[in-house]
Amino acid sequence: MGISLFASLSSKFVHPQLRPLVSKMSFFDAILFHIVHFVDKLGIWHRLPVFIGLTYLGIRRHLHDRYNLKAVGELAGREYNVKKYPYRTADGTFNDPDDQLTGSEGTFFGRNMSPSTSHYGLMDPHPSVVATKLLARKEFADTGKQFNMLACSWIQFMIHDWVDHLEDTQQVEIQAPEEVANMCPLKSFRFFRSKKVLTSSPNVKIGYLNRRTAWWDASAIEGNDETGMRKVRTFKDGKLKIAGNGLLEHNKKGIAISGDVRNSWVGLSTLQVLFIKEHNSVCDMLKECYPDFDDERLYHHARLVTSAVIAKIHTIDWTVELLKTNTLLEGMRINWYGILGKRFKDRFGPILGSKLSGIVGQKKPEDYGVPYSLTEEFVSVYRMHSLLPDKLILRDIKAKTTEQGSLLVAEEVPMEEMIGKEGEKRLSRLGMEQMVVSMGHQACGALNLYNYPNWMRKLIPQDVNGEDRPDLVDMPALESNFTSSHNVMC
Ligand code: HEM
Repeated sequence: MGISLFASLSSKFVHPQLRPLVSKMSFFDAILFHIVHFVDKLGIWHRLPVFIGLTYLGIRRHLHDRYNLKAVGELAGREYNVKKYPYRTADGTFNDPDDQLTGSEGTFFGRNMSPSTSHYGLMDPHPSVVATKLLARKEFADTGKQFNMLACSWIQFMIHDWVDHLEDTQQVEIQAPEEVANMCPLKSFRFFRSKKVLTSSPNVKIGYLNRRTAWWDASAIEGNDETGMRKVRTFKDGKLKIAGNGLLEHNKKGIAISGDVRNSWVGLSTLQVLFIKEHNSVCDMLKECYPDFDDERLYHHARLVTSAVIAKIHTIDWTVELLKTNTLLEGMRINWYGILGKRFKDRFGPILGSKLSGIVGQKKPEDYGVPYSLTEEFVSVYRMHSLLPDKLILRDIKAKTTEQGSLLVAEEVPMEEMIGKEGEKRLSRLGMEQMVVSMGHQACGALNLYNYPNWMRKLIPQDVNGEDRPDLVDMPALESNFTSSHNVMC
């Protein structure tokens, strides 16, 4: 009686697409699910007292680990002698002791939910209508003092480390319907959809492949495979290439040389330079302490250190600023250091499992029976192009600061002039210092509706080598199509 009453109340409370998942939960987990769902409907978790907020996040994590990790395809790799691979390989293989292919270049994106079974068709609503009526920027909304352009560039720097869907070789076309055609900068556009690959998984028949390594391995500066890695290394003292002017080197076509240069702009290039310099200074430090280390050993150790620094910045600095609540601050620190905190971890190491001593440094991955991958839902959420402004405000770094502690504006440059090869040329005129200072002064865009940059509605996309493609794309329409064609539940 009690259970059937619970089931009937639940069916009214829970969205139809979530019901099959809830029906598979144990009774106890179903109760936990309803508690978090109730809090979600009230939209208050971030305002709860820290301890209660952390309990809420802990329950979510528990449910997520049990029900929201879905393997796509099989890896068919093998166990191996971990002692032979004490470093990060070029293509992300040999990182998971149970299977050398996990998370490597060219493996499947996983999923957090089964593909959506929504009855709406791919073009319903039409992507150009969504782009025009819901996404396109009406008036630039910024994030005030919370998040600046360095933070915006940072997340693109991370995306270039983690994910890029392998594309099909055939283009598809989207044509704007009449109702919005005269409000679309491109009436129609052609683009390469992600390549569909049959999987062996019973519940996710079609999957997509990641052409970047899914690991946090600094591949945005180090490359995603052997060819990429060879392109960026100097093969001397473990170091990566950097130009005489302290910026990225360029090939004969003017395309930057770095781990991943696709769809780049000066903000991203600046961070690549910063972390190449970090890698190289770790090499110097190591060489001083271990003069017998050769180029190979210096390179591998520096890559490990640099990857760890990047992961730490993202976990306990960037993410905390993005969500800016005390609960998140504590939550992310627990992720890194564990419930027992930094002092305990610094003193004893990660000896008591991930919850007490933090995720980092554990001997075996805790993957809850699902090999590590990044997921389709993760990519959809991180398509944060609304962070990008319409123009970059360059500061005069030679001038004195104003009374408000700010620097005078030297120039406002439209973002279109800051991307691709043109952006690279401009960066070489500006230099690193002016870019970093300017980005630190400027708020980035807010992640709101009606805030997708209009200059991205006629964008020149690039191929994997950073070469401009001939066909312009309407990015918000493309993204709306991406989410529905990948059956991501919204
Ligand atoms: C000037 C800066 C940027 C340019 C020119 C740019 C351009 C692009 C283009 C052309 C795509 C491919 C679209 C597709 O075929 O699906 C893309 C994908 C993506 N971008 Fe950006 N982007 C920029 C900044 C950012 C920023 C700041 C973020 C923030 C997180 C971001 C996140 C992503 C993600 C997650 C994808 C999907 C990758 C995938 O398919 O796996 N981008 N971007």
